[in-house]
Amino acid sequence: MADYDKIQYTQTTAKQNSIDIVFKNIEYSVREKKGQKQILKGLSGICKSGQITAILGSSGAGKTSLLNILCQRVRANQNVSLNGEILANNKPYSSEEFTQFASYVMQDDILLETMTVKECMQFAANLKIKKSNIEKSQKVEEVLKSLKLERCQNTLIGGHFVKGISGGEKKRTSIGYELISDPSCIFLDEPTSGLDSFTAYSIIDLMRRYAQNKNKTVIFTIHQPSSDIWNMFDRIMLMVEGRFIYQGPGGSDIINHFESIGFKCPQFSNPADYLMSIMHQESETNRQNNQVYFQGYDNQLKAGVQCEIDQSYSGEIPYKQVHTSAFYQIGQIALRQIRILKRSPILFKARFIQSIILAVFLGIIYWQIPGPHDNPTQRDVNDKNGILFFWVVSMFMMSLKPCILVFPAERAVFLREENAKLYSVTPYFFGKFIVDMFPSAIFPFISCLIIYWMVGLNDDNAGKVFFFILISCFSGLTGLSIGYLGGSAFSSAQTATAITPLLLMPFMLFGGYYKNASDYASWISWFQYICPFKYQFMALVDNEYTYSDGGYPQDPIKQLDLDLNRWESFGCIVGLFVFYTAFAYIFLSTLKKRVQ
Ligand SMILES: Nc1ncnc2c1ncn2[C@@H]1O[C@H](COP(=O)(O)OP(=O)(O)OP(=O)(O)O)[C@@H](O)[C@H]1O
Repeated sequence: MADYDKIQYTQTTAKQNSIDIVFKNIEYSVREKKGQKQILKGLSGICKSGQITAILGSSGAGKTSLLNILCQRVRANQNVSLNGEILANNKPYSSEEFTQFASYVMQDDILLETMTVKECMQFAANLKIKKSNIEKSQKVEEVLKSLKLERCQNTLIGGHFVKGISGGEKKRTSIGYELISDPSCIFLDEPTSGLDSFTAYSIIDLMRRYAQNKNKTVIFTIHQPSSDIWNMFDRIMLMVEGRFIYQGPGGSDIINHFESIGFKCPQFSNPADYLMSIMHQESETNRQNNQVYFQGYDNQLKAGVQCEIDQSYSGEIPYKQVHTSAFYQIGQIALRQIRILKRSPILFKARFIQSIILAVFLGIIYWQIPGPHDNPTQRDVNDKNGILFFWVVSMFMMSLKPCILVFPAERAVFLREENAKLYSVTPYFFGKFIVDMFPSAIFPFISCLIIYWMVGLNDDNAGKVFFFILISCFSGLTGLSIGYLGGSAFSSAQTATAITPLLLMPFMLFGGYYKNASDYASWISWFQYICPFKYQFMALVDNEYTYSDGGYPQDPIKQLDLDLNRWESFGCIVGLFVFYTAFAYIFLSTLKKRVQ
């Protein structure tokens, strides 16, 4: 079953599994500052099973908008107005139902850069196919073979931080990821963008064979197809300014239609190039001709399209419901996250080296600060306060930073996979968060072992050392929670990356080191209670300055105006960690809605 050419289907079986996508009078507009902007203006059409339908048009004509609407990715709200009917085999479908018979390949290849091609496919197979492990692996092999990805199956996807496969291979991996579940319908947004002509041809050829030999419905938008690709289209939809100017078969039909309204394609020209040249809206002449195109469509083609819509297939939709358990999903996500951690230089190797360098560096700077038995001066106390505060901030930042760098890219993958119903938010959050907790706690632990005796911190008993490590680990964990929170609170990944580190400033100001806790103005003093540094610092100060045989003559705890003992502070630290983690979860749950 590796090559789609070899698959023979009887007409009856083919009909039973087929899906015709029909849309009627689609009106789509968005509210802008200057008023309502109408993007799609009463579109009706049909995409038939066993065919590939290409949607072409001038830039900004509304091709992607139409595709998104057909994929149930657009919702009407106060800023978006969407009217019309979208039907699969003459039945309306929800976004949940869409994922049970169709797949969507986005224009950008949203894949995890630290996974190999095969691992990506295997992950999709594990969560999308309800079969034995052997059958899932066979399906993966089959898709790899059909997409000619065998040679690079064990290569990392790659990206900003890791070298990986080529653009064409990435695109084929994205397609394979969706083909794994053998969807009855596949939608692709500009699958050939940025690819060389041969790769572009091979992708459309693959889609053509998938449609014809398996009786699937393939719909995609495309820019500037070569003549070889153009000749493969079964059905073409041409759009200008949110309206169709052509809908029907390719080949001579489309040439004849345009010739009949006065636009003859020159001999030996690629029809796609010619049509693009008369459609693009940069030229005044083209804009003046729009009315001719629209009338030509309304007078000559609209009735025929309506007839096709009326005759569309209305059999049962071949739904594929794959509901894996939440525990299985957590397991799969956790396993994937472990791989990501191991392979990502930013998340593991760099952090390990950073933890050691930071601890050694601070250890040298604050080398052996005199303790209570060495007649410490006020300067020594100040130095010790400084390192304790700097320490909690560093542990927090060491955890927050990689999260901010990596999470924006990962959240795009999350949005895509959650949209495709591979898993739901809760398993994703817990599967990933639990694994991420390990480095956030382990690296502070390693740093503590180095710095503790270099600085000469309180080693009155083992409990003191243990407590210092505990607080350092929680500082790292809180950094992780706030990294997740920032990554999911903002609808734009760029904003999340830019704004989250800015939280550091108020946290530092209210951390109890730069200003006494009781000196804040009453209108803002509440902020200190949600500031993790305050409790972490307080816990370390109490831990450091209390000795079994007395303590510092200066009584630094009183000087710093800190009023909780170390275990009370620890309770608040745990409370704040849970608080920020819960918020991160809530924001992640609503991210999809907000991004849309
Ligand atoms: N959510 C939105 N808010 C405001 N304008 C939008 C929104 N979605 C789409 N548009 C506008 O609608 C028009 C159609 O956009 P769309 O992305 O569908 O076009 P397209 O045909 O796919 O263009 P291209 O080929 O350049 O990708 C564009 O002018 C775009 O700016």
